[in-house]
Amino acid sequence: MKKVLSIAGSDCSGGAGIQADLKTFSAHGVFGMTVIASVVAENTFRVIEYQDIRPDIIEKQIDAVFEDIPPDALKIGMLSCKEGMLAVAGKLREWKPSNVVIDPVMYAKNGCALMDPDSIDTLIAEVVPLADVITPNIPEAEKMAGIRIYTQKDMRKAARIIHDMGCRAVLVKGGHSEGDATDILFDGSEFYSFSSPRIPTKNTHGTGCTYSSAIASNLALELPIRQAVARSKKYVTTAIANALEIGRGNGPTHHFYDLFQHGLSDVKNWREDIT
Ligand SMILES: Nc1ncnc2c1ncn2[C@@H]1O[C@H](COP(=O)(O)OP(=O)(O)OP(=O)(O)O)[C@@H](O)[C@H]1O
Ligand SMILES: Cc1ncc(CO)c(N)n1
Repeated sequence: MKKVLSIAGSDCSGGAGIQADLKTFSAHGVFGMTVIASVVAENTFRVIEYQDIRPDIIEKQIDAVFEDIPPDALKIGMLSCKEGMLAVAGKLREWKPSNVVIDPVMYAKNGCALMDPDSIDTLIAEVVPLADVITPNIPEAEKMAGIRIYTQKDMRKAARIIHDMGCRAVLVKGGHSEGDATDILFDGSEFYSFSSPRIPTKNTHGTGCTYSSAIASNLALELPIRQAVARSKKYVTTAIANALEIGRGNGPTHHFYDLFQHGLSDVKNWREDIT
């Protein structure tokens, strides 16, 4: 069985963070592991407070996983402060994992900050270069690239700027735009676009976590980046289409094994669909 690690924050309300990651891993039939970097007291409509885990405990969790069960892929989610970023970056340089997906989480869906804005330089210098794929949403891509994004042309421009920071591929997600939900992937030479009709729902808590965990799972399942993103886009779209009316705010995406009956068990076909 393929093994996938999430290094991220815990969402006690179960819709985002580590909890969304584990549900996504299970739905993809991979073995999920977690390094908790922060404990967030949050729900579908607000973030009350968070406490970061001590950097040396983050490092020891990473050692514990890697010395025993080296993952086939990993995703990094919420890292709220410089110290946590440096701890993770240092350990990844030591363990040299492959298939690293980074979701540069800055805000929750309800607008609450999950990253100290003073950490962005550390994110760019230390964390971004470790990514095989980095998955900013539009506000995150704007902050990282230092430009405003209004059009798909702007998304491509931001992807190029972020790619120049040293990662292998950039996926700018279009969840925060209008019209179709279109994401742009840039691998350093080509742009690819992944689109679905916008689903009219407020229940989109944890979509970014779900998407990046699906991409990590599909990379672990040996799909090339483009196929991994395509299959993950299908997964996250189905998870949003079936999102749950739970809580008073933005309800969570739904991870259910029936997704496999809608063509998601055919990883072999996706692997062969390399054009
Ligand atoms: N209403 C929607 N209908 C269809 N697809 C959507 C919708 N909202 C978001 N998406 C898609 O979901 C995926 C996640 O993108 P999004 O931009 O929402 O991530 P995010 O803001 O990082 O999520 P979060 O912060 O809640 O974890 C992308 O593929 C995006 O296009
Ligand atoms: C712990 C955590 N990570 C990421 C997000 C972004 O959705 C969130 N709300 N909570």
